[in-house]
Amino acid sequence: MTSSPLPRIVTASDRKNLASAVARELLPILVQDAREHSADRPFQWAIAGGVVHDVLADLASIIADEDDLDADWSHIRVWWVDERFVQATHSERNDQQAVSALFAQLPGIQLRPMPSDRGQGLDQAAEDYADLWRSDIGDGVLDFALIGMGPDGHIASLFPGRAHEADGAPVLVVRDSPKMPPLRLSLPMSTIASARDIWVVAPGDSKADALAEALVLGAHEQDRPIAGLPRDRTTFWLDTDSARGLEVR
Ligand SMILES: O=C(O)[C@H](O)[C@@H](O)[C@H](O)[C@H](O)COP(=O)(O)O
Repeated sequence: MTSSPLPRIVTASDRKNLASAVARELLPILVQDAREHSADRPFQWAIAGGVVHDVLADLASIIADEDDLDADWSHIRVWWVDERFVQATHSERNDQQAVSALFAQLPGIQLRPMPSDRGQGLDQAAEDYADLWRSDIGDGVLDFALIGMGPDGHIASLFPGRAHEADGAPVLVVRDSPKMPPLRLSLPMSTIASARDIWVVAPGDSKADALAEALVLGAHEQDRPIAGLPRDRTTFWLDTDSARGLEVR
């Protein structure tokens, strides 16, 4: 089986240089979007965990070195594509890591973290985030998704052979994630895939096979969830190791 032309692919030598290349390209985009949007019509940005935190930390250091960016961060709203359902103070929480890496230094930025475990149960947590989503985005789409990919090709908490949709609901409940911890919330594939612009940051040799299967051999989304993203709106940020199965250098 072959598949359609490759999406935009950018490579760097290694994970560190990759994260900094992503941050350097992203900052002017965020600043521009902060200027063009308003607090009532914010730029809707969704993030994952993992290597995305490296990008956020690099953004933080570039921003700290700038004299005056003239950006009103309250015009940007941040969603999470997935989250680990553990207590708020747990070191595995994606939101806390992202706040420490960057968001604590962007005054006014609108954060929409997924609920933590406060004893309310996973189903209730999903309902609560779904309500927030309906009131803040409704039928709209994300402007931008900045995500990673696991070695099995998963994105967010959408794993091979598992559900990628929530029967039309805005939030998917994941109870037995193959990646720890087992309880998670995730945006569905249709929501992530409909973002106006999607960047996947996926360095490392362990990811090369899934990328080649999805992008070159035409694997199905059920086997390699990354294959569910639209090629014309997705940029793949890879390093030399993860890009080894693709015809790019
Ligand atoms: O587990 C999470 O919190 C994620 O959001 C998940 O989807 C992550 O993005 C990938 O597993 C890639 O993780 P790395 O970037 O650490 O390889």
